[in-house]
Order: sequence, then structure tokens, then C-alpha cells
Amino acid sequence: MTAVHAFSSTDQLSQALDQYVEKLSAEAVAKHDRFTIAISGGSLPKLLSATLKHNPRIDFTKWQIFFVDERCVPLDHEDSNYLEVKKQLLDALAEQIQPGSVHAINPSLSPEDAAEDYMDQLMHVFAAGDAVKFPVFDLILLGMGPDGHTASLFPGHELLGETIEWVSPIVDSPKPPKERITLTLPVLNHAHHVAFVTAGEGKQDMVKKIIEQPELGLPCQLVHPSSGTASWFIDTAAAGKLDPSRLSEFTQ
Ligand SMILES: O=C1O[C@H](COP(=O)(O)O)[C@@H](O)[C@H](O)[C@H]1O
Repeated sequence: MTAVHAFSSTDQLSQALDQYVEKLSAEAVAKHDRFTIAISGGSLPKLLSATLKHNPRIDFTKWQIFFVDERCVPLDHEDSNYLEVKKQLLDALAEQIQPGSVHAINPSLSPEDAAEDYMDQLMHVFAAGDAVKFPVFDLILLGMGPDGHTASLFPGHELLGETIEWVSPIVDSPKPPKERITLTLPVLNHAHHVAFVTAGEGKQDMVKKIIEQPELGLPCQLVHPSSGTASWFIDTAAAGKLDPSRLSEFTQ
């Protein structure tokens, strides 16, 4: 069951997201002494960080941070998802985030090699020498493009059929830049918790389609963690065309 939470402003959305992340982080740290999170780029880092970066109750020293997808550009390029997350969140937490716990791509590699290298980084944190089929993130934060894409998984693209790899290269992204890497659907669907975060009137048609017409098979609709939860954090502008009966109150 997917919970859809709508907030009357992006400030309120950010506050609720902060409470949600704080709770999941505390639960994960109590359970296995770390919190593994994968963060998307685009508009999400700003919505995520607004309140979170000021939250003194979160033990960021326990965080292992990955990127849901990344554009194959230098890490200081304006298109870099890493750069956006760094500017919005990591810089403010520089004294708490531990060295080696932010896992960026190697931008000097081809998309194929960068995907393989990123898989190695994931193996190092999640597999620790054991054979694990897929990494199980405590939380994956996803965006939603106006075409229904999430991560770098685009409508009708062959990557939607991936069943084995953890990380895939993409060299023909319909949204620039063309060369990227992305976590695959099986990884998204093995997470303990997945949350979509999106805001603004420009997203309302697609939010309605995704929530009300699951049969369309758009990338966001293919994310349903097999033994985890899926939630949406949206503002009332993005929820503008949604049947109100689809909304549920946010409680912690
Ligand atoms: O290209 C990307 O787009 C999606 C959606 O971005 P948004 O700006 O519409 O929120 C994003 O989630 C993804 O990480 C990014 O690479």
C-alpha cells in the first residue's frame, strides 16, 4: 500500500520529510548501527535539506550516503547530482558526516566502467564479502520527472527490464546529459523504505496519472518494495488534480 501525503507548502513538506528521515535513521541505527540512504538529484536535495540539515537529533555520523543516479559529468559540474546534494546538505553537515561515507561516482570513467565501479562501492558497504543478491537500503529517496521517470529510469527504456544488475549505465538518456548511471529497479524494490518527493504545479498531471492509473507501467509505478514501504511526499500544488480520497494524513 502506497501512502500519499500532501502538504500545503514546500516548507511543511520539508518538515514532514525531516521527521520521517529522523525516525527511520534512529530505527536503523538502533538496529544495525548505521543508516544507508540513497538520494536523488533534481529538485529533491533542496526539499530534503531545508529542515533536515538543522536537525540536531539525527546522528549523521552513522550515515552511509549513496546517489540514486548520477550524470556522468565532473563532480563540480552544475549537472552533477553529487554537487547538488553537497551544496544543499553535505556542506552543512561536514563536521558530522564521516570520511569515506559519501559514495560518489568516479567521473573520469566511461558510463559502463563508472557503473561497475559504483557496484564495487555498493558491494563494499552492503556485501562485506558475503554473497548478497541485492543491497537493502534503509531508505531510498526518489524524485519524479514530469514524464514519470524516476532515478535515470525513463518511460519505455530497456533498463526497466533489468533484473540482475545493481547499477546500470545509460548512454541515451532522453533528459540531458545523455550519459548517466542509475540504481536499477530490483535495488529500489529491495529497499526497506522508498519515498518519492516532488512539488509544484508542473508535476500535478503526472502525479495524478501515477497514483490513479497504475496500469500505465510508468517507471515510478514500477517501484513497489517487495517487503518495504512506499510513500509520497508532495505539496498541494503537485496534488492539485489528485482525487482527495487518495491522500492520507502524515503521522509519525
Ligand atoms: O534527471 C533527474 O531527474 C529526476 C527528477 O528531477 P526533478 O528535478 O524533476 O525533481 C531526479 O530524481 C534524478 O535524480 C535526476 O538525475
